[in-house]
Amino acid sequence: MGKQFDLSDLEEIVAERAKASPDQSWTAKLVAHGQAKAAKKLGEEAVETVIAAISNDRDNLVAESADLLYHLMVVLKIAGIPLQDIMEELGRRTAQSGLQEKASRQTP
Ligand SMILES: N=c1c2ncn([C@@H]3O[C@H](COP(=O)(O)OP(=O)(O)OP(=O)(O)O)[C@@H](O)[C@H]3O)c2ncn1[C@@H]1O[C@H](COP(=O)(O)O)[C@@H](O)[C@H]1O
Repeated sequence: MGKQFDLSDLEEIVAERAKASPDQSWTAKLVAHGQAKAAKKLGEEAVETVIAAISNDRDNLVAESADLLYHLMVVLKIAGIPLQDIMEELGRRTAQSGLQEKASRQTP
């Protein structure tokens, strides 16, 4: 069986397509418009994902989550942040629970 598609594959595709002509690639078009436009699109996809989640619409939640992750990869590409940096940050966070982390930020 072939390797399952994962986020690092998507990162590679985004990096490759960012170099294409904006007439032929949505990725290149977003990159050409700049971070404000790409981040706005990410925000729209986030809202659509929230709506799908609270509507109990599984198929739409899968589709909107895919749109969200794709647009996040474009925003990270424009910012020059490798996916590896996000994975390292998530890895560091496995050392404690989210509730412990939240408690450590509470003011006395
Ligand atoms: N995963 C995606 C992906 N998900 C969503 N989108 C595009 O994101 C765009 C915005 O989604 P919307 O639902 O907001 O669509 P819209 O209403 O037409 O957007 P607006 O014109 O109103 O801004 C659509 O054109 C989608 O096709 C994606 N575009 C590209 N990819 C990946 O990137 C690869 C390269 O794509 P190109 O860069 O277009 O060659 C593709 O083969 C995919 O692997």
